[in-house]
Amino acid sequence: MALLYPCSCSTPPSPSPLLPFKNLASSRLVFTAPALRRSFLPNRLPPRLKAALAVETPAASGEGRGGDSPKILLEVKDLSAVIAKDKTQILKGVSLSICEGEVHVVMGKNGSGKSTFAKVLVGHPDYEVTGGSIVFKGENVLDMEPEERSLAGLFMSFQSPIEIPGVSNIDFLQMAYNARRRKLGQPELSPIEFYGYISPKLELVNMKVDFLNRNVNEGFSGGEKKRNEIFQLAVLGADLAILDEIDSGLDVDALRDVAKAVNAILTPKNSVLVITHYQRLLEYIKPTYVHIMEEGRIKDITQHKTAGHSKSANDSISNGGKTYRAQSNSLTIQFFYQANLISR
Ligand SMILES: Nc1ncnc2c1ncn2[C@@H]1O[C@H](COP(=O)(O)OP(=O)(O)OP(=O)(O)O)[C@@H](O)[C@H]1O
Repeated sequence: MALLYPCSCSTPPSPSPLLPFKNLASSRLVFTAPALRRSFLPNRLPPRLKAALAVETPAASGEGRGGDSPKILLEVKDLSAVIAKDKTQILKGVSLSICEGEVHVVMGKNGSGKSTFAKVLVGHPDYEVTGGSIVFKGENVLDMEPEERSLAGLFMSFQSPIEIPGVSNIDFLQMAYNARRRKLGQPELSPIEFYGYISPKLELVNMKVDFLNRNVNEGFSGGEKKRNEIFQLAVLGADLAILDEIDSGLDVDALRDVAKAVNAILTPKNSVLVITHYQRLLEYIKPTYVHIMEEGRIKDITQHKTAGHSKSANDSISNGGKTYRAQSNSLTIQFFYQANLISR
């Protein structure tokens, strides 16, 4: 039996204006095999992670970045999806709710369906949805083309960002940013105005100015590509940023820079869905929820205590004959539970 707690946000979603743009569909992305070397979540968490998880986050203390009653941003119910070309089923009923101001982390073994889930959310053409629903800011995402999803405020950074030969970073971003402004009925920024807008954002990810004139991701190191993804996010903005293994292949400094930039981008109104194998990222980006994906389903969900909702710090968690009593921080205890789940 899986424990599934409802999202803490219950305010009905409201339609909001079209927002950022990242052209996902037109690029017909090709995805390379995931990185080979992965570390799984061990049964026993290291003390540093325990300490990190034990720290009360704003959500845990009832002071979420979105306030006490954050609005629901994304609601996925019983989502099933197959690979378009051979109809192999990958997602087998995924349910997940994300509210404004929350940081959700999805972990799980290689091949469990994490990236597929992320790609289905943004409408990747390799997959067909065969059941369930995805509602983003009150709108049925399944009715939208990938570009429309992007304009609606969904952003995805890819495990293996694509190279775009012949197109400089700054031109690419200016095009994307101005497309968004056109959609919003706002005047486009001139090259000089745009340069003024993005320059400070370079500092966020510790990138040098010459990155702007290099072709998108061409010849970038793995770490530079990941920084560039976050830079795009910072420039284009998003209501929900889906970061697929943004931490893989990063050295300690790059990981810290990327995590710092993600934290800087977070506001009470936007959210992040992080897919990761690495505990070390959670030392920098504090999750509101940690989910475990297993065989195309989210098996369980950890949850902080939030004001007026959810399990209190002293509630017990019971499953399969195991009961854990949360004495100080429910997330920590439930995270242990998840770690056990993963090892089975
Ligand atoms: N386009 C595709 N064509 C063929 N198989 C696919 C495709 N997309 C996903 N799969 C298969 O679906 C399963 C789930 O893949 P997915 O990339 O979603 O897993 P994951 O949990 O993200 O794994 P990892 O942690 O290794 O990145 C894998 O067995 C994978 O080979």
